[in-house]
Amino acid sequence: MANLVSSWARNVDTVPENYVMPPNKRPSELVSIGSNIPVIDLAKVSSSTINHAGAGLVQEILKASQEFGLFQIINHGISEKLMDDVMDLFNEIFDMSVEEKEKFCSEVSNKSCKVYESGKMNDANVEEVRHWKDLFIQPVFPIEEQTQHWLENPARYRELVETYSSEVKKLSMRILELIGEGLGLKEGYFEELSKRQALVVNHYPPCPDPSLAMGVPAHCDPNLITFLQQQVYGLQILKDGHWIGVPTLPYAFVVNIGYQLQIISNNKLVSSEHRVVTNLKTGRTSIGTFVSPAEDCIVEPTKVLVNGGSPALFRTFKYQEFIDDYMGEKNHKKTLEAYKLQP
Ligand SMILES: O=C(O)CCC(=O)C(=O)O
Ligand SMILES: [Fe+2]
Repeated sequence: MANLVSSWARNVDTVPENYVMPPNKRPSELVSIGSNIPVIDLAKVSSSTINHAGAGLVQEILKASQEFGLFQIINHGISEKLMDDVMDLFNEIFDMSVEEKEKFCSEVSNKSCKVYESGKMNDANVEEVRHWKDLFIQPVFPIEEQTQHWLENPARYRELVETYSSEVKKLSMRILELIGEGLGLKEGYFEELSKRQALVVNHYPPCPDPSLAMGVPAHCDPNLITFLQQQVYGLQILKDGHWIGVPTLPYAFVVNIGYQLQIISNNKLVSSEHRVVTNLKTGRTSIGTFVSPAEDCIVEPTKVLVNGGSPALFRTFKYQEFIDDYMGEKNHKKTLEAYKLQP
């Protein structure tokens, strides 16, 4: 049985020792909310005119992906009701009583989805210091291979998750298409590189001392691109050596450039280094959609951006190899470094 933080957090008034981060990893500095984090308004382009998107929009996305590795998108076409319903669904799951949650976890453990206690992704990656969060992970694409493993309860679960995941998939393809256009890649370039999608729901219960614990320590996402739905503050990114808070814009998606996009773009785009702090009074649930290549997909800097004056900066590899290295290495930057070619 997972020792879920949400099952005991409300019964403690101090942070248990194994959740106290070492001083250099605590969120000690004063962090202000970034007013300069790019917000991309997708109303500027309709899906039917995607190939004729205003050059301005493509440039905006490209600039945000180069300078921040993170941006927010608004007017993206996914309904507010659907976003609310999915958020309510997962909050309901994390709000269950300890007994109900225990039952839920044992049911889930027979399926391809998983509930994890904080900082314990798999046996190879047990952190000495735990993170102040619970995780629910469920692969969603290819959908026909996955739905049989999905939860049957609550009754609305399957329909909601399927609709939400399909909508976010369409949205991710729109954004990847715009990024591809900005990089000078042919239409549909990212199709083969985005065959997998997983739903990762993070729940951060209120924490008695947010200055000591971390929801998620600093990291870059290992996948291609991530779409994140959030309602409550907690996400921060490292920009020019300083942490800045990502504002919570109602019904926006936060888009994170993952390591695979950094590699494919031959360092033209950067992956954002981000972390999540906890809140004293308010719990936070974030719903992440992680888009990735299939396990056996070959990844390398795109030939379009590699030439005599601009040599490949990373070696060619199979995605599974990268993920295995990332999961086994606590310092994620070292994972990326190991794939760099010597100049
Ligand atoms: O909860 C969040 O806002 C972000 C979580 C995150 O960075 C991750 O799951 O990789
Ligand atoms: Fe992340």
